[in-house]
Amino acid sequence: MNLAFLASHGGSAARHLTGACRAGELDAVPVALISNNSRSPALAWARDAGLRTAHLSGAKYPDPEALDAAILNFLQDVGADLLILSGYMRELGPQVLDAFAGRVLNIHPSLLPRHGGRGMYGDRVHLAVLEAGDSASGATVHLVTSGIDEGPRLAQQEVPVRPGDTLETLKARVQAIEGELMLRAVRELVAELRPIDAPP
Ligand SMILES: Nc1nc2c(c(=O)[nH]1)N[C@@H](CN(C=O)c1ccc(C(=O)N[C@@H](CCC(=O)O)C(=O)O)cc1)CN2
Ligand SMILES: NCC(=O)N[C@@H]1O[C@H](COP(=O)([O-])[O-])[C@@H](O)[C@H]1O
Repeated sequence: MNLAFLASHGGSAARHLTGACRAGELDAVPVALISNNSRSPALAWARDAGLRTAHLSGAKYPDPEALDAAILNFLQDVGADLLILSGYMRELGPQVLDAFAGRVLNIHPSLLPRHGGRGMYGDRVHLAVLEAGDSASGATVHLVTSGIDEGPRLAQQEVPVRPGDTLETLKARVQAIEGELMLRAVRELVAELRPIDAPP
């Protein structure tokens, strides 16, 4: 089962899953990482980790259909089976979603359906939680569909929001659980998909 990652910044979930694969804790192979941000630390990390990499962005492909096709072509070229959105801040298009239906996972730093949707990403999510006065937050792993953050939820974990929490303290508490939450969801999906893929 070949894993391909899409990341816009650090790619923390991609790093966690790659470490798990190489430690024999996840029966999958990390093969590639795509970023829309040529200066993303995730892209530099992936190159050093020996993954195939590609910088595919709206700057290179102003036509969303062409960008969608370029992402799909690269994913098919590297033999991807499962896509992991690891802090990917752009909308995935219909060509990729159709070709990888049921095989694209995203992690979002809130208890979806709260604080999700267009405009809700990164620090904005944690600020919305604090502004709403929520007593709990957390992270959610969901299958990716055309609607932003609307896909079926596969895993979710809660963390407390403590009195005096700041953006940084809440973000750190949520990010501390994201890697293992994504690992758990990927492990379950790989096991589910495995029988179908078993060689004849
Ligand atoms: N088709 C889908 N594509 C993506 C989904 C999805 O559920 N379906 N999830 C997002 C990840 N995400 C939340 O988890 C998310 C990412 C980005 C945005 C957003 O509003 N982005 C801004 C641009 C921000 C930037 O470029 O820095 C925008 O599109 O205007 C909301 C939610 C990944 N793709
Ligand atoms: N809506 C998507 C979203 O907000 N994703 C969030 O962006 C951060 C990326 O961190 P990273 O760049 O260090 O991996 C992560 O906390 C992830 O949950």
